[in-house]
Amino acid sequence: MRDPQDVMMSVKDLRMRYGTNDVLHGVDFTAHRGEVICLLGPNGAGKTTTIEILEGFRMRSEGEVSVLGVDPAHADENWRARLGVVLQAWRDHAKWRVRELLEHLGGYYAPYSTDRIKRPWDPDELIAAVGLTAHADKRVRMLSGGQRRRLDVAIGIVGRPELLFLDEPTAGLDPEARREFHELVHRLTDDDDTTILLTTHDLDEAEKLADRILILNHGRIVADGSADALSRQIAGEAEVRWTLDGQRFVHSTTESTKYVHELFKQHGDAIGDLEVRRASLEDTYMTLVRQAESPLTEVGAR
Ligand SMILES: Nc1ncnc2c1ncn2[C@@H]1O[C@H](COP(=O)(O)OP(=O)(O)OP(=O)(O)O)[C@@H](O)[C@H]1O
Repeated sequence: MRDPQDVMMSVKDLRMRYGTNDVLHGVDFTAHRGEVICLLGPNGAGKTTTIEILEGFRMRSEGEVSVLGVDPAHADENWRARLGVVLQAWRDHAKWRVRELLEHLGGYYAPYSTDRIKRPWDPDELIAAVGLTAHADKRVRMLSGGQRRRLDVAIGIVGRPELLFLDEPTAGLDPEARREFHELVHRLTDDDDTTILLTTHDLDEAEKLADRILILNHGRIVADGSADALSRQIAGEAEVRWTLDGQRFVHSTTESTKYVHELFKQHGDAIGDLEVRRASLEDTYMTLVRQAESPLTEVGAR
């Protein structure tokens, strides 16, 4: 079961500078076991840089980072075996066949199997989980872009990671593959309590998957909360729409439940087509990113 005390990752005042270019300006966040966190932000905001530092692929300039209780800058193989990584684009392993490759890579994880976590994932089960059964004997270079992306995900989870990093995992996937991927994410968190940090530009996906959303803009976290909490923070008002005697009505209110209750008390069954609309994550995202663009406002910025 998820234990909110179980901190899987903690980042304090993380800063990154490339040459003279500061790209992370003091990023703070914590992730707990079994949480799915979506890292959103415009191109160049610093998402990949942040993830690469957490994965131990990039040295930070300043700040404290702990991933599975270890500083990634000084981590060992045992630590790495507990992580799963899906980068933006793998272009290797072209000559391997899908099942062979997963069997081969899975072999590296076998020594890290524990009583609680049996490593690696059975290749055929894994291939089925990512929807590649029909392509299991194909060479990697023969896969389509979307099939290759599914394989990337399989490679990322073959060692049954406790913590999984996914950088734009659904880029290039068709709607069906995308939905299957979402089911896989739910399966990983429900069955294995996997903690997941993923980046995406698909706000609908973030809303579906994330327990928590972090919005990074110009190297700063400008929002941290559930999709619901963020939309409440930004747009306190909801829009109530209904029809009465063939006429359409719209009313904006901060107390939609109370308002709807009053409507029914007054008009009962005569109310039709009732709809309550909160700000979408897209509205929230655009508002937060634009607010952070303006030097005069600091809403949500830390
Ligand atoms: N190796 C590097 N050397 C110098 N600058 C870099 C390097 N990698 C990234 N940057 C710069 O750091 C900033 C953040 O880049 P990063 O790739 O982390 O953004 P991102 O949020 O992942 O963007 P995207 O959504 O486009 O993938 C950008 O201004 C980028 O040009």
